[in-house]
Amino acid sequence: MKILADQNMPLVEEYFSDLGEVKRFDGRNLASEALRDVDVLLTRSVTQVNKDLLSEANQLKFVGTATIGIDHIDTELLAQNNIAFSSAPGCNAIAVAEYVISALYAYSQETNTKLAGKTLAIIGVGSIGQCLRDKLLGMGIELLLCDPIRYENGTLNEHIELDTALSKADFVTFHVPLIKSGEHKTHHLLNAERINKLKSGMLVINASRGEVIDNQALLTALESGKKLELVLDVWENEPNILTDLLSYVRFSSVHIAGHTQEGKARGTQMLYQGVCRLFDVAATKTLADFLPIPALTKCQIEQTLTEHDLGRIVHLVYDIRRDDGLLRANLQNQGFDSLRKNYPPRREFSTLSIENRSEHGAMLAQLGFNVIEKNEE
Ligand SMILES: NC(=O)C1=CN([C@@H]2O[C@H](COP(=O)(O)OP(=O)(O)OC[C@H]3O[C@@H](n4cnc5c(N)ncnc54)[C@H](O)[C@@H]3O)[C@@H](O)[C@H]2O)C=CC1
Ligand SMILES: O=C(O)C(=O)[C@H](O)COP(=O)(O)O
Repeated sequence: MKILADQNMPLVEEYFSDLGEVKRFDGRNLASEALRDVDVLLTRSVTQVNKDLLSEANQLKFVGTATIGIDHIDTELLAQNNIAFSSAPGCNAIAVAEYVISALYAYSQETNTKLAGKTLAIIGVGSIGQCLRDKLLGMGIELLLCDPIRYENGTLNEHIELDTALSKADFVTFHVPLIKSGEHKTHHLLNAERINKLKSGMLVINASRGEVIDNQALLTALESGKKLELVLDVWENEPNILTDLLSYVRFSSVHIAGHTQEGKARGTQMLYQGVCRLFDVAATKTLADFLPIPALTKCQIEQTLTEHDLGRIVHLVYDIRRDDGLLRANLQNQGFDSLRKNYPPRREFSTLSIENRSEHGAMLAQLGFNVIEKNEE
């Protein structure tokens, strides 16, 4: 079996080399000829899988993307050609939720803003939005959930309409898929009109797709004096982003909100399971076989924590300011894609075991840390 995999997908050889011959490709530069005689194509988000790319594919049986978003894949075309398709739903939901939490605490520290008592609107309550909501329950932040689709199909029992959410919230975070047309279109969901109506100083986070916010309209509003706090992981027209926006952004990053080692590895593993299912082979390899031991594994809490202390614990595992600094120092020399390719290791909160003697055990566990209660000893 011939397997063609994106060069930025980790652990492909470890998972797939027993199944066939693995070759790598540069995700933004895959030529249609490279698909001749290929059985399995494994992509990340930067490869457009469309009619042109598949024009030379003579024996393709499986296409997989190790991502949550599938806006780069023509799934109808795959179905018409009887090519099996898998994405990796939820693979990096924890990573994105933790990116947002790291951003909230860093913002709180830099602006001396207390998070408790503030209102956060979560736009799109799927794997990521739900994970974020679950982690933040109990933090004293009021959460407004906006997801008309889940509300209408009865899988979410609360929903607030977008414009009402934007008018009520202090912070807003977007977790919608990129939908280019139709009733629930998300392309430029935050458009010029909505940007102009946002409260002055509102914190706006986008870790979904760049096109969900009209970047040019955002820049125009900021240049005309609109005051906003911005956290942008995703940008329109990546990798050629609107760099003039950077000076107005508090925390910026190169589309890495989902790039924990666990998140990326889960994506590869989910495709491995999909290929094994299609070819009727037992899937014997698991994530635990491959994830390295994290650099930091344990901390100890003795007494009542302040919000500031909680932020410090979050930032022990992941501080968004590292990624903001990397982008600002290196974007011009290295470029967006090279920064993504060389992204330094990042782990999830669950890799930190907390020996806890405080009353905050439940909250720390809710955030995702591995809490070991020591009160009883
Ligand atoms: N920055 C990054 O590294 C990453 C970005 N993403 C992006 O985040 C998106 C969301 O991921 P998941 O939560 O896993 O997807 P999901 O499909 O589980 O959830 C998306 C939710 O958005 C809702 N939605 C759709 N249109 C909406 C609208 N107009 N208004 C409000 N809600 C709407 C859907 O009903 C659904 O519940 C992905 O499609 C992907 O584009 C995903 C992973 C990593
Ligand atoms: O899962 C998604 O959707 C994402 O956006 C990824 O986390 C980032 O995608 P890559 O560009 O690394 O494939």
